[in-house]
Amino acid sequence: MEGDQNASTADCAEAVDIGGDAEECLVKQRCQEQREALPGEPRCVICGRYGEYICDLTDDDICSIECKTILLSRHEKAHNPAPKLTHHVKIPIKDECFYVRDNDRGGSGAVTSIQIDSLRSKIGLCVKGVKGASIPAPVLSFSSCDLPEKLENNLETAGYVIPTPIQMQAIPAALDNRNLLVSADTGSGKTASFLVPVISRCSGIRLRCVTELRNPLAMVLAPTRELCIQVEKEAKILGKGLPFKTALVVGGDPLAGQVYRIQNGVELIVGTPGRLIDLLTKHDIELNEVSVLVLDEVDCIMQRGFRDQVMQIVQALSQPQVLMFSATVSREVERMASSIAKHIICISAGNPSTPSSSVKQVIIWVESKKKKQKLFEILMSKQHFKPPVVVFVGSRLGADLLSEAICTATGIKALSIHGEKTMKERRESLQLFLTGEVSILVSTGVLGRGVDLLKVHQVIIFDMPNSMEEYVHQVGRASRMGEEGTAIAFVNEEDKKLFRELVQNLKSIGAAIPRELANSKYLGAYPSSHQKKRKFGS
Ligand SMILES: Nc1ncnc2c1ncn2[C@@H]1O[C@H](COP(=O)(O)OP(=O)(O)OP(=O)(O)O)[C@@H](O)[C@H]1O
Repeated sequence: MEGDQNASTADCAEAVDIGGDAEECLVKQRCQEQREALPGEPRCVICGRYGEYICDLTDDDICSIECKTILLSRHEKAHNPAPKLTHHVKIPIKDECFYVRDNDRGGSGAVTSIQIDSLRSKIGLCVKGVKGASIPAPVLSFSSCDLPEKLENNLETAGYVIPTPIQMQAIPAALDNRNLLVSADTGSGKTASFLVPVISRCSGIRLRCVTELRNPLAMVLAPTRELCIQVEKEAKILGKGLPFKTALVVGGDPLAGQVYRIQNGVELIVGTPGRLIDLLTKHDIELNEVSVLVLDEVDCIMQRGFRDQVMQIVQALSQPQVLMFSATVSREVERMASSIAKHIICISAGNPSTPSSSVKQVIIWVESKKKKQKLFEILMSKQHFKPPVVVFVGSRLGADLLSEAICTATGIKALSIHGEKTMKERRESLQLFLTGEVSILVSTGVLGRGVDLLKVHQVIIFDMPNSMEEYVHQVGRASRMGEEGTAIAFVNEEDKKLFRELVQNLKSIGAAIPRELANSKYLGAYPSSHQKKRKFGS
């Protein structure tokens, strides 16, 4: 038995190791650390970056340990399809971690906690839990999670071949019924990190116990209608063929239809906090069976304006499992999270709270009066305009006026989207943009967070948002799953509050800093947001 365990742990270590210990400290761990390939240079077969290394097993060019892990996992799947797991293997080691290997055949897949830690650090994961309590180990494949077969098939059909790093850790931890606070880069697959366990749990309950009365079992709260629509759509795709129905509860759509749908039996409600409160106060919806609550974009949803509504909803539930996600999680958010749920496991992957390293940030110093002209110049330039483009502005009126001005001045089709438009208009604008009929969408913050605009590789931040957190999310719209994108941001003295953090971020990635920004007298004047959030008395 001991021997078997050693053999399997060695296999596991091999799956994420490039060429031995001495070399390992020099090799790039994450694919985002690798530079782009120059013309004629080898390219990584997984991500297309510079293929600095060769995978010893497959002879393919790869850029980093992260991509080698993915390559080996695919290779193993292709050459040695794994039988479906029927149970997890618990290892009698002191911190009670357990690890499920992709090709576990029932009993020999044990690895030590040191190896689990090493695996975590190799895929860029950081976990923190209550001292002494175990944290489920990451998995390298969806098939290791003991998911319903239909869910696994749906994941495959959706093109989810292997889990992203955050999914590797968050899914098994959520399936283990733990409260989570998860932070991971924009576009890194956080949505499936909560939908997979939610669908697995809900359909499992329904399959075990068939009832006529189907009260909601799970709830996802998100700050914008667009994000709720997207999450519900993805939930439907991943839950297809399972006893898993969803209801969308957002403003702008008739309340009666939403109530009717819930009363007819659903497993998941996805909604914005305000509309949900509206619905719950006017109608008798049974929430006793809700056992999972997801707070997507938790930092935003816990801000003033939303916080009281969220707390009201939390109090209406009977101590559900709470799963909280965002690309930007500060200490303050950690504190607020612990007021909602106990024994939270904090998981982070990549470099959350910083703009996606896949997006090239171009900061242009432009006085407010000249911003429009500058924008038109970019849009008229074949070299610089890369449609479809989202232009972020600070006000609803600004969005309407700017979209009209773009059409008039450049002849390029542009529409606006913001919270004052009807739901029908918002849906239509987004649809026209996503189908390519309109190349430019001028948006307020409604599209700033969470929205998965797959074809968008360029955003223009016409008005800088109020915080670096929102900036991180807006930049993130230009890249999904590590694809390259560009974010052009117009900056001037009106944005002085952000100067310090912006410059820190630009320096850390070696990006160009406009002279006016680098020499600004305001650079030291405003503390960065985490400095502002120091404890009293410190
Ligand atoms: N395992 C996977 N394999 C392939 N594609 C995936 C996988 N997981 C997620 N995706 C796709 O990656 C894209 C980004 O995922 P998602 O929208 O969940 O990112 P996110 O982390 O929530 O980003 P944001 O912070 O911007 O909201 C989506 O198009 C999604 O379908």
